[in-house]
Amino acid sequence: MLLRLLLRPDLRTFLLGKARHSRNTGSARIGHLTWSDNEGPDLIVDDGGDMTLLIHEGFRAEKEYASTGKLPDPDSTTNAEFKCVLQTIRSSIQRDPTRFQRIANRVIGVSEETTTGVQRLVRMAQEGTLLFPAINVNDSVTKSKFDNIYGCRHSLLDGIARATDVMLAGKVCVVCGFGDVGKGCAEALRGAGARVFITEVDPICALQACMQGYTVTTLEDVIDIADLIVTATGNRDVVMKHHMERMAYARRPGGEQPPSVPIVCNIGHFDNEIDWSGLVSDPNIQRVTIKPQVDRFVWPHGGSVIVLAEARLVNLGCATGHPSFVMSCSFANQTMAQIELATNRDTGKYQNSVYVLPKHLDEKVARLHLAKLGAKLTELTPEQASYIGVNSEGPYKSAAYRY
Ligand SMILES: NC(=O)c1ccc[n+]([C@@H]2O[C@H](COP(=O)([O-])OP(=O)(O)OC[C@H]3O[C@@H](n4cnc5c(N)ncnc54)[C@H](O)[C@@H]3O)[C@@H](O)[C@H]2O)c1
Repeated sequence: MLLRLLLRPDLRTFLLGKARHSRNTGSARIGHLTWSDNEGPDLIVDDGGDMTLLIHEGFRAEKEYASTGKLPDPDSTTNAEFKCVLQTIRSSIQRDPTRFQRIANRVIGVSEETTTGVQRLVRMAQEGTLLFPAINVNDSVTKSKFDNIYGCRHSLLDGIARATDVMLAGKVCVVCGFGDVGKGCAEALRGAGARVFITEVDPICALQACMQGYTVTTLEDVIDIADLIVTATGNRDVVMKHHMERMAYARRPGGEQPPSVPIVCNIGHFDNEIDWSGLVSDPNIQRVTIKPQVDRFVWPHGGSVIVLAEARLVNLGCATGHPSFVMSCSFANQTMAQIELATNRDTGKYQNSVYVLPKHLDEKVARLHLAKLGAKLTELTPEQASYIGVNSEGPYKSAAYRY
């Protein structure tokens, strides 16, 4: 259905997938942002908010250029990705100083796939800088409680196995972040027989982890015995070079722990959860590429760590992402969001703000996927529906229900 929408001649839809291996997301994809007439899309299907960010930064930079003549300076940032974004915008302004403004004005709206992208959108809406309506697909129940949890529960182990084939049973595995993604990862690792530790900043998620039987502690407290660390926070600077050096030192030949090579990987959105740049820029640490997406960093003391997928998403870099069934739930939400935006382009229903899909559509996504699993739904009698105060056709829960 998404494909049918994408092929509608009266609508131009820009579709952004997760960047698997590219470290140059912005620049690698900007060429595809405009059509042959040099004009942009009507709709954006985004994942992580990269395209939305590029358009907003381009819009802002063009306005600044018009009033001050100042071009964006890629050297003003140390962030490799943002450098690319600024370079792309700089070149674009030199060729065509109103291109991003025309693109922004044309866009009807964006539907955003993931937690990190939604955080960016919400920030822009709060600051009043969001240039078009946005539908937060991530927070449909049939997205975040399925793709983030069950998708990662499946594809984390797939990525680790394809990259290393390491035996996880008995190993000390640390999951940083016990949100939806972390919950799926922790369950998968426990299912494989690992001893699972959790780090969290949020007391509710930390308590949930305790009640699930995990040990909740700090990275500092567990690092010396860790065999594997998975970051699932969507935050920056979670596993730093000094952490990895301690892991490597503890597991060095002749050290206090059994000698082995600990593994570090990220299943959040950006590579800055792990201090990849700190590792690759340190002349005292030798990088040995075992195979693409699998690098071993060796310290002078002989200890080492393996970092997967260059600190990018391990399930995409080292495997093929989630299975199609769970992605079908996510993309059904994306499709409905795109239809909502397209059919309301002139109704004024959506302002420059961030929306979630209504619950009946969320329930529809689930309903559409039940048959594939051979499930049979029980139907409410009118008396039962009235007794619990819902419509027998749904929605069955209030907006506040947490599933
Ligand atoms: N790889 C994939 O296939 C995939 C799929 C879905 C989401 N994601 C990404 O995974 C990340 C997490 O998504 P989510 O839906 O679980 O988000 P979430 O907000 O539900 O969970 C993140 C958790 O990390 C915790 N946290 C934040 N900073 C921390 C820190 N310094 N140390 C320990 N814990 C910390 C938060 O309290 C929160 O509970 C996001 O970047 C999201 O975009 C990846």
